Amino acid sequence: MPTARIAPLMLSLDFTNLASKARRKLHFGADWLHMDIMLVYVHLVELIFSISLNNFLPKKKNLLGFMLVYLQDGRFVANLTIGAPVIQSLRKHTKAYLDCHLMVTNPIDYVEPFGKAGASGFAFHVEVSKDNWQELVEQIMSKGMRPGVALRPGTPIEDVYPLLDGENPVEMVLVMTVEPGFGSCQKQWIRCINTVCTLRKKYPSLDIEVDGGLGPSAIDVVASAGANCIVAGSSVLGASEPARVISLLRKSVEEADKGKIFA
Ligand SMILES: O=C(CO)[C@H](O)[C@H](O)COP(=O)(O)O
Repeated sequence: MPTARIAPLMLSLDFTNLASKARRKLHFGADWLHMDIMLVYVHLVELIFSISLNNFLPKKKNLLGFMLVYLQDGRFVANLTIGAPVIQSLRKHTKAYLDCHLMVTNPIDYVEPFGKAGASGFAFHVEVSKDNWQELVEQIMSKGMRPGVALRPGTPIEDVYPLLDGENPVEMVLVMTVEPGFGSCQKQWIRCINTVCTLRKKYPSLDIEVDGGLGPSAIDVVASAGANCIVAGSSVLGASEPARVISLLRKSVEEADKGKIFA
């Protein structure tokens, strides 16, 4: 099995101090930093208000600068998002692997900005890329990023096979145990574990990442099924000893690999 990669979630961290939070996660033993990219809608009224406010302020005294507040309409997700500018500024502070998961309907639009910003991995959703995944993978690779494909809990595993068996295969499959944008709702847990297990048997050297509800109590099942990349949200963010949790997650993946139990 490929190397264990523990990837704490960066979404819920304090955005005003992301670089130092990232450094802390790496200090605690994180291998990757998992960046969730979600589509948001700007409320038009908010946009107009912000522009007007900016115009009203006298030019020389405009020390407040321009602050645009993004709101979401709940049509896609109900959480905060990270965009290319955040990746770019984080990249200035760290050489760490920035593991980007694009929960958007048009991932191709994000390839160039994310490549320029310094993203390391670019995982797009198979559900929205059935018609153009080949072009997408080529573009991701041409921008120096590692292509990955993500699937929602209910998506049939067969949907990702073409992306793994083709000429330019993706290098990682991200199995979501929760619906993108939401947490702690593992209605299809068993199905997801079976997906990981089937993938590991078929692709022994593939990076298989699992995202959603992973902490000390759930890791053994996922690791035994064959996952080697672990996204850890609340289990690390809420831990009093994050380093201990990260080390425990890694140990479970490494032990499972020694036992090679893909149950
Ligand atoms: O945003 C997400 C899914 O879209 C998170 O990656 C997911 O909820 C993980 O969090 P946790 O480990 O706390 O379940």
